[in-house]
This record gives sequence, C-alpha cells and structure tokens, in this order.
Amino acid sequence: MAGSLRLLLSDMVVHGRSTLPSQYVRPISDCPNVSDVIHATDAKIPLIDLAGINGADRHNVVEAIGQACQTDGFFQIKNHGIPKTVVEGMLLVAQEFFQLPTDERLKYYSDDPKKSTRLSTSFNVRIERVSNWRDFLRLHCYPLEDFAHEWPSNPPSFWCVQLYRYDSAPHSFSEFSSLYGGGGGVLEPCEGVRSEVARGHLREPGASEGLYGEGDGEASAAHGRQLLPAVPDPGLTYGLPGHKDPNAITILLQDDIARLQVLKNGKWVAVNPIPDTLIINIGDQIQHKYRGHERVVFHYIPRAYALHKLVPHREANPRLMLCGMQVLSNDRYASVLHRALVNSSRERISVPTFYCPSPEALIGPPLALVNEEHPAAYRSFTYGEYYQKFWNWGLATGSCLDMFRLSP
Ligand SMILES: O=C(O)CCC(=O)C(=O)O
Ligand SMILES: [Fe+2]
Repeated sequence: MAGSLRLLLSDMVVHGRSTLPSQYVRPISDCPNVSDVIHATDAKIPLIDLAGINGADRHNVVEAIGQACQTDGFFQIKNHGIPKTVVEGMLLVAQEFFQLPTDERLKYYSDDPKKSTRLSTSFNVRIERVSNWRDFLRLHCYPLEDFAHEWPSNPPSFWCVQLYRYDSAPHSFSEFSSLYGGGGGVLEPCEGVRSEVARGHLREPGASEGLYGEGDGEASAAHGRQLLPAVPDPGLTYGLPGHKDPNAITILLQDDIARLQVLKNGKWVAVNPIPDTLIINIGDQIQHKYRGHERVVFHYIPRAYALHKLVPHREANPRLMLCGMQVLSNDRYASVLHRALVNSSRERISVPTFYCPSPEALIGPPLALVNEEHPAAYRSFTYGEYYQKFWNWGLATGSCLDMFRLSP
C-alpha cells in the first residue's frame, strides 16, 4: 500500500525517541491517571479454575462463572486445557508477524473497518482526532473456510498452526489452533468456556437450553493481535482508551506486561498477568439460540438475567429474531469498561478473540417487556449496524449503546 509506510506505528517508532508524537498526546483531562490504579491482587478480579468443569466439581465451577459474570463481567480462567507451549506460541507468532519487513506487513494494511482481514493502527484512523498507540492485525475466523485464505502466509507458522485439524495435526498444533475461532474443530476447546460463561450467567431454569446449540450458524468470531510498542511517555496516551467490547464474549490472551485495566467500583484495576491464564470479558451482546426454533434471541448482557426472569422463552416473537437490551448504566450486568495502557520499557502484545452475533442478527427489546409503563429504551438494530456505529463512534467517552437509546 503506497504511502502508508508511516501510518503503521511499528514503522514510525524510533528507538530512543524522547517525546511522544503530538497526534498521540491526550488532553490532560483525558490522560490515564496511573497513580490512581489499584492492583488486582487487592481488588480480586476473579480467577476461576476450570479443572473440574467436566467432573464432580462442575456445579461449583458453573456457579463461580455465573457469579463472576454478575459481579465483574471480567475474570480470568486457569486450567483451560490449552498447553503452555501453545499459548506461548500464539504470542510468538504475533511478535514474528509484527517484526516482518514493512513491505510484507503492508500487504495486509487497510483502514476500512469492514475488511475481514486487515492490519491497521490506532482504532479508526478515518475519523479519530487523537491516535492510540497500537498496531493491530484483525482476522475473521468463523467459519474458517470463508476467511482462512485471506490470512497472512508469513511468518510460515502463522498459516500452518491455524489450519491444522485435529485429525491430521500433531497434538500441540491442533491444540494451538484451538484458540482460534473457526470450523473443523478449532472452536471446540473454547466452546466449553463460552457455553459455560453463558450458562453460568443465564442460569434461570431452562435458560441454558440451546445456548450455542448445534447448527448454530449465526455466530462469528474475529481474532485480533495487537502490538503496543514502547512509548517515551506512557502517561500521555493509551494503547486503547476505556471501552466496552461490542461483541458477546471476548477471550483475551495477554503477555507478561501488566497494562490492561478494568473499571471496578469506579476505580481502574490492573489486571496483572498470571501465567497460563486467559481473560474472559463479557461484551455488549450474547447469542442465545433456541434449538428447534427459528428464532434467535440476542440478549443485551446487562439485562440478560432479568430478561430471563421476566420473559418466558416461548413468549418471544418467533418471527422477529427477538432480542433484549436495556439501559446499561444502572445494571449490574453491564459489560465493563476496560483499557490498555502503554509502557516505556518494551512492547506489549495481546491476542483477543471476539465472539460476535452475525451481522444480520436483529437486536431489539422483547415485546413482553415493552408496554406503556416500560417503553422500549432502545430502538432495534442489526448487529452489523451496531458494529459499524461502534467503529464510527471511535471509542469516544460514554457508551456506543447510547446512540440507540430512544428518548424517554
Ligand atoms: O490489549 C488488551 O489487553 C485489551 C484489548 C482490548 O480490550 C480489545 O481489543 O478490545
Ligand atoms: Fe476490549
């Protein structure tokens, strides 16, 4: 891509540079107040041990997940079944990709958020006035067959690790692919996590029926790798400012540099890396498919629990792919604000996997919850529309969801 050379942060960074380029400098009021961050060991971001998930301890594990979804929306899991070498390999491949010669990387460069495979920088360079200190590679990966051919073929391990299938791959490589969304079995190990998150969260009687059920063709997954180079003055900029993920559930792998923070009880809490753990982050939507019915219910996470209390499933409108969403500000199920800071010593890499509804999925308030006393709080939208707004909103303060709010 001609002329894009300096658009990638990794190509702009000059080692030993002593000042931050002005387009990255935030106004003072918007700078991260690093002295006011609480350490996760004090704030207790839940760490859930999945070791017993398929055994006698299953009930307790599911309960713990449900509890974490209610109280935190952001937690860590250990004993997730993905070998350490595999997890390390994912970070390594990301690092290798970002170290490729500029020309090789720029083959994937695009500033178009609609592109399913792209390398870019900041957040949405088409609209933002202040840039974020990160480069990212974003890949769609479900169904795998639709997207794998677009993925980078370099570094060589990038392709092979992701296309190995269970039936043909050496054990470690097939496990490696398990962290990626996709067909051919690559979603399964995460499927357990994903279903348990949903099941634990929506655990009213009957609520778990069909969650991510068979024949579920509506989900999609995107996979990101982001590089946050070392920065001269980390107190003036962000890798990513405070935001809530627009999708259903995010599974995040971070390296050993503690720069991820989550807002808890009004305070930013550092999510200090714990070896061999993954982070689960509840996003703005969750998919709920009812087996044997056409309908798909996308619950807006903050109200998912209440929704299941209030709306018997069978009252949902079967024609409209019916969805529930409500005000997030005062609801304990809110998807949570989190942010990534940068540091001055060395680059940081993180690998998030985003599980999303399909772009066509219609999301709106359940009819049974809408009456004169409780008018719809938000207008209906497709996930595609929401997602486009999310990119155009540019991680501005407030919530992207507010753009869909109907006047009171
Ligand atoms: O880099 C991180 O740790 C957080 C990434 C993130 O929040 C995102 O990509 O949505
Ligand atoms: Fe995020």
